[in-house]
Amino acid sequence: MGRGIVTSLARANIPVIALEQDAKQLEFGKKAVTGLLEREAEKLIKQGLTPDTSLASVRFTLDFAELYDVDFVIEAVFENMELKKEIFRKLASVCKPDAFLCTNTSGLDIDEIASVTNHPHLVIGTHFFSPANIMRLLEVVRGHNTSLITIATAMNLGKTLGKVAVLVGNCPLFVGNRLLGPYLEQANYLLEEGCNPEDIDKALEDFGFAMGPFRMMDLAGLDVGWRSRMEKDLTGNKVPEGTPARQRQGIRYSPLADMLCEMGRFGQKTGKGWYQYEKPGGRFAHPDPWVKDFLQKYRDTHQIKPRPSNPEIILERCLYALINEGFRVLEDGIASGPEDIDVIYNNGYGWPKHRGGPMFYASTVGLEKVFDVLDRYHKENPDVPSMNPAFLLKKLAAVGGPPIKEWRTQVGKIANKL
Ligand SMILES: CCCCCCCCCCCCCC(=O)CC(=O)SCCNC(=O)CCNC(=O)[C@H](O)C(C)(C)COP(=O)(O)OP(=O)(O)OC[C@H]1O[C@@H](n2cnc3c(N)ncnc32)[C@H](O)[C@@H]1OP(=O)(O)O
Ligand SMILES: NC(=O)C1=CN([C@@H]2O[C@H](COP(=O)(O)OP(=O)(O)OC[C@H]3O[C@@H](n4cnc5c(N)ncnc54)[C@H](O)[C@@H]3O)[C@@H](O)[C@H]2O)C=CC1
Repeated sequence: MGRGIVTSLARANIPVIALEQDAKQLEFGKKAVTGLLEREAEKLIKQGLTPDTSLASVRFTLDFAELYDVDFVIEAVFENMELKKEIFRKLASVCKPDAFLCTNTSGLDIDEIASVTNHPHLVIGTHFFSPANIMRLLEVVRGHNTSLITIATAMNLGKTLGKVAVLVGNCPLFVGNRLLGPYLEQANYLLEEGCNPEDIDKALEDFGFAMGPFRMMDLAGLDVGWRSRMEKDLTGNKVPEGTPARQRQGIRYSPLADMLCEMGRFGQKTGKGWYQYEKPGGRFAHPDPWVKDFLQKYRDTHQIKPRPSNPEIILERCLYALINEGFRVLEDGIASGPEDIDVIYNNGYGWPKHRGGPMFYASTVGLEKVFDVLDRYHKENPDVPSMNPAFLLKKLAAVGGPPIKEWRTQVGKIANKL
């Protein structure tokens, strides 16, 4: 993410100091940023334009002391709370007292990160999307103490970078990734029940997604989700001994993605993930016979009887899971309205724009249908609480599924934490 963020800043002619943890990573990052900027320059030249960005606006360093005078920091280290806190402690001591301190976490608590600084009003989440130099979304996450000036500055940064900034509240995984959780959960259960990654990706790509869930996670890096699950003690050495492989605290859980990570399969970056790639860093996903075999062995080990599936079932399970969480986000007042969720999905996750975003799409399917499918699935699978229809969905379905523009009044009555 760091390289994409640096490239976006350089493209907007904002001077950047890019900091890494060691010389090897710094060189690696420098090469990547140089490559991306050169590529962009070539594209502009082909269009008859003169590129005005240059690598000269980027300084590469290993030394935190060089950050003493910056106005704005965007931290993008590994998804690990202790590490983020260590970095923010350092930033708070090195940077000038009025520097804005932003974190690109995928879903860690902004308030906890801010708590280690003595100016939490200047701390905010700036959540970019992978590839960060390409995807237009910037989720701006306000913490409990974040000041209005800090929010306005982060929103303005989004605009300066040519991105679409959406303000959201601070909850685990924020908005985009919070909806992604149940979507990926269903995609993983479908694998357990007999599908291959390419079956599920094809169904969602035929629906219009730029990438199905497995190609997307291979692009983002499977290790990001793995670290995020470790932070929640869903995997790793904090899982209590004797916990069944496919359960966490009585709730169904799929350890498949964790198992791939334990084998070093992180996706595109390692050349292997849910697919295989021509080389580490390769982009062309090829179905991997190893994955097919791995999944079959897993089903045999856990004596999972394959369930029949087809594109319609795949779409309903994955999309309605995502939409249901969207209604929960609205109940919690974490997004200011269903349109914001749609903007997030259209600009951050390659959602098919012609379908108008997940919440608008739900209104076109009919909320009664979405409710019925979820309700039936949840009654058959009570160990999957994410599929329990949200209160707000139930309420709107019960009044005949009004058009999306009328939901806000219902939402407004519930909560708005922004
Ligand atoms: C139960 C609890 C569970 C807890 C955990 C649950 C959740 C965990 C969350 C984990 C994930 C966290 C990640 C995160 O925080 C949020 C994310 O970022 S998710 C990823 C979001 N991104 C997407 O969904 C991308 C979808 N794909 C697309 O939009 C397009 O396919 C893409 C733009 C990538 C490519 O476009 P396409 O038209 O297909 O191809 P082009 O060849 O035209 O390329 C356009 C442009 O993009 C560049 N590009 C293409 N592929 C890549 C790549 N692999 N890496 C980098 N860049 C790529 C390409 O070079 C082009 O750039 P130009 O400069 O325009 O030439
Ligand atoms: N991969 C994705 O799609 C997205 C990731 N994020 C978030 O961005 C952050 C980074 O994720 P990725 O870029 O995927 O991870 P990554 O593993 O590719 O990069 C992390 C970088 O942090 C550097 N680093 C680690 N410790 C450091 C330290 N002490 N000082 C300086 N640099 C240090 C590493 O050398 C590495 O280059 C995480 O918080 C992740 O959740 C957010 C949006 C999307």
